[in-house]
Amino acid sequence: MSTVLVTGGAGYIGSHAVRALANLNYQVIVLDNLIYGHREAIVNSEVRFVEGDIANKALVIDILKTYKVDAVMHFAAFAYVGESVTEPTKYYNNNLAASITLLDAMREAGCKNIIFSSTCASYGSPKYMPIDEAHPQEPINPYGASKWMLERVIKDYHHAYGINYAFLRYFNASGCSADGLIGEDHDPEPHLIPLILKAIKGERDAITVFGTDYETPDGTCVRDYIHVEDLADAHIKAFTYLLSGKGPVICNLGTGVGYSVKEMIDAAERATGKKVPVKYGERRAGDPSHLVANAEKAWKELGWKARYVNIEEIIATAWKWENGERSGRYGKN
Ligand SMILES: NC(=O)c1ccc[n+]([C@@H]2O[C@H](COP(=O)([O-])OP(=O)(O)OC[C@H]3O[C@@H](n4cnc5c(N)ncnc54)[C@H](O)[C@@H]3O)[C@@H](O)[C@H]2O)c1
Ligand SMILES: O=c1ccn([C@@H]2O[C@H](COP(=O)(O)OP(=O)(O)O[C@H]3O[C@H](CO)[C@H](O)[C@H](O)[C@H]3O)[C@@H](O)[C@H]2O)c(=O)[nH]1
Repeated sequence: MSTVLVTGGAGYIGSHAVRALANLNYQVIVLDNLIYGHREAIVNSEVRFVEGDIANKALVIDILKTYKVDAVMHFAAFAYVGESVTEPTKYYNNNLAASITLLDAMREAGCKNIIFSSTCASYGSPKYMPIDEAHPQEPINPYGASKWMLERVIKDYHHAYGINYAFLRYFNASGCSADGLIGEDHDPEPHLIPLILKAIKGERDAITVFGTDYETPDGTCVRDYIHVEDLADAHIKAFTYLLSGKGPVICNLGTGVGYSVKEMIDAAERATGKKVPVKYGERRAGDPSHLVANAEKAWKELGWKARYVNIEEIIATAWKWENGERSGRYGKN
C-alpha cells in the first residue's frame, strides 16, 4: 500500500484528507507543529502523528526514509490573508522558505511526488470569470504571493531534480465532515461560514459584512465555496494520478458557482432555521470582488468534480459540527 506524508495534517483541510486516506487504507504519517492544528483532529488511530516542523530537514528526511514515503501532501502553511499584509515575514518564511527546506529534504531522501495546496488567491484580481488555470497569476497579498512563488520553485525542482507535482488551487474551503466528527476550528477564525454560525449561536455579536459597494449584483463579494470532503477526494485522485506516473498537473478546485456574502447569510438562515445577526462594515483590504472557479480541468485530468453543489447542504455540515459533541471546538493540544 502506498505511503503519504501529510504536512499540516492536523489542520482543517489536512485532517479531512488524512481521514479519507486512512479510510482507504493508505499508510499515513502526519507532520504538524500544532501552531494552528489540533491533535484531536486526527481520528484514525492507525495514522502516525509526528509533532514537528517542516523546516526541520533532518526530521523530514528521517520520516521520508523510515516510512518509504511515496508522496507528500503539503498543507502546512499560514493562511491569514490580512495578517500576511502586515506581517509578510511570517508568510515568506513559513510558506516559502520552510517549504523549500521540505523540498530539499524530499530531494535528498529521493521522494519524487508532491501535492501542493495552492490557492485562488494566487490569481489576484480576476481579469475574467470564471477563472481557469491559464488566468494570469498576479497575487495582491503576500499570502497569495507566497503560494505563487512556491509553485514557481516546485516547477524549477521538477525540471532540475525530477520532482513531480500536482498544484491544487482551491477556492474557498467550506463545510465539515458529513458525520460532524471533525471540522473547522481556527483561532482566530477568519472564514465566513463559521463566523456566521458562531453569530447564530450567540458566540459573536453579529457577522459583519465586509463591504456592500462591490460591483456585484447585491454589492457584496462573491466566492466559490468548495466542500472540504470534496477537497480531500481531489487530493486522493491527485495522489493516485502522480503515482501512476502521470503529471505534473495544475487544477482549480471549486464548484463553478459563486455566492455573495448576503446570499451566504440567507442560505445559512435556511440551513439552520435561525436568524443571523448582521452588521454592515467597510471593505476588507485585499478582497477581490468575485472569485469563481472554472474547474473543468480537474474533471478532465483527475476525474474529479465537486459532489457538494448545494450551498445549504454545505452549510448544514458545518452546522452539524458546531452543534456536535465538540460544539465546533477542539480542546487545547
Ligand atoms: N482554507 C481555505 O479556504 C484554503 C483555500 C486555499 C488554500 N488553502 C491552503 O490549504 C492549506 C490548509 O489550509 P487550512 O485552512 O486547513 O489551514 P490550517 O491552519 O487549519 O492548517 C494548516 C496546518 O499546518 C500546520 N503548520 C503550519 N506551519 C507549519 C510548519 N512550518 N510545520 C508543520 N506544520 C505547520 C498548522 O499547525 C495547521 O495544522 C494551507 O496551505 C492553505 O494555504 C486553504
Ligand atoms: O467576517 C467576515 C468574514 C468574511 N467576509 C467575506 O466573506 C468572503 C469569504 O471570506 P473568507 O475570509 O471566508 O475567505 P477568503 O475569500 O478571504 O479566502 C481567501 O483566503 C483563504 C485562506 O484563508 C483561501 O486561500 C482562499 O483561497 C482565499 O480566497 C469574503 O468576501 C469576505 O470579505 C465577511 O464579509 N465578513
